[in-house]
Amino acid sequence: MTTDAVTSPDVPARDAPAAGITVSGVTRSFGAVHALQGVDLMAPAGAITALVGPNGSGKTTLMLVLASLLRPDAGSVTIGGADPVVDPRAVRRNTGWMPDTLGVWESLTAREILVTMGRFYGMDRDAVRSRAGQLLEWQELATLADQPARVLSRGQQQRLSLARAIIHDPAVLLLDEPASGLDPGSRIRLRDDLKQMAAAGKTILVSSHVLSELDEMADLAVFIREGATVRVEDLSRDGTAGGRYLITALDVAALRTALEHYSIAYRSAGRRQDSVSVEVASAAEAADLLATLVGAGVRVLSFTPGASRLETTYLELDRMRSVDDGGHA
Ligand SMILES: Nc1ncnc2c1ncn2[C@@H]1O[C@H](COP(=O)(O)OP(=O)(O)OP(=O)(O)O)[C@@H](O)[C@H]1O
Repeated sequence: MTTDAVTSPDVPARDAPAAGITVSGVTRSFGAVHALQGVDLMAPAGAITALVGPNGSGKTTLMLVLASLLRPDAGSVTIGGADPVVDPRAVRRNTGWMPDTLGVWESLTAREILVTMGRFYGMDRDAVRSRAGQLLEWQELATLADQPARVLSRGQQQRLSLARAIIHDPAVLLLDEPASGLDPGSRIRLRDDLKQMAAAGKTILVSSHVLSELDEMADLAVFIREGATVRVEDLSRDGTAGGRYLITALDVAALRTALEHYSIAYRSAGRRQDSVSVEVASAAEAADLLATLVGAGVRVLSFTPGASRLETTYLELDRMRSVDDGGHA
């Protein structure tokens, strides 16, 4: 994809918005269900921010508030400088929203969906047709452009949904589980596309349960639980990278002997006969252990974190929750 495909000059001019998303103390209840209970978030422009949390933690509710489709009960939100409650039109002009399903649009053709959406945003007929054509090419949907969207596969619908979200070249993108239904090749492409859009200055907030995937693209992660922010992690900084590492050696017996010699606890690595896993407290400790093993003559083939950084944090938060729940029991 070229950057032109995502930042087209064929869209109406707009005032340059103050960049990014800020959310402060937002609450939203549905009757007795308190979906958001004081969530805070800052997603800067030019970066991908991951929104991470267990099922029912409030991710979609927050996205709907940001997209100006749901009114918060309290708290403040700005998107590209505009408040979705006070000025929903400005927010919609600056924001692309990709829900987790294409929804009621499925009886229109792929091209009609893009053109209709562009017209909603005030793009003129020629500009929107040309932009729709570019985006359909970009998403490899050109041959299906005049088919009803319902005949598209789930993955193709997801690709169309992304094209629809950016038809008006928004500064902010809200993506709810964008990779769901995509094949591995399309997932890699989506990741590269989002990185390219962030590099072009877009603000991207993406929710997903596939943490390894988020880990590869996100600059920042916001963890929410029970409708509140519980951790913000800057993934672009070197982390402590503690946790479990998988060590693979040419001679695993020699590896085990060396670990025992240095009194380092290890576990066998599931079905892998050539590997063991160890727990370390930091990246420095991991590096020292690798040097020690190599120095002791162990022929190490690989030495890799057993879980992505997001997975490690997620599991840590989960453990803390279990302890809290136990404490309150
Ligand atoms: N329209 C609604 N009416 C009643 N309850 C709702 C409504 N929308 C969401 N909820 C509730 O609010 C809570 C948060 O839901 P939400 O969909 O935001 O979670 P989520 O983090 O996106 O979950 P998932 O990861 O499963 O998609 C849940 O308990 C859900 O049942």
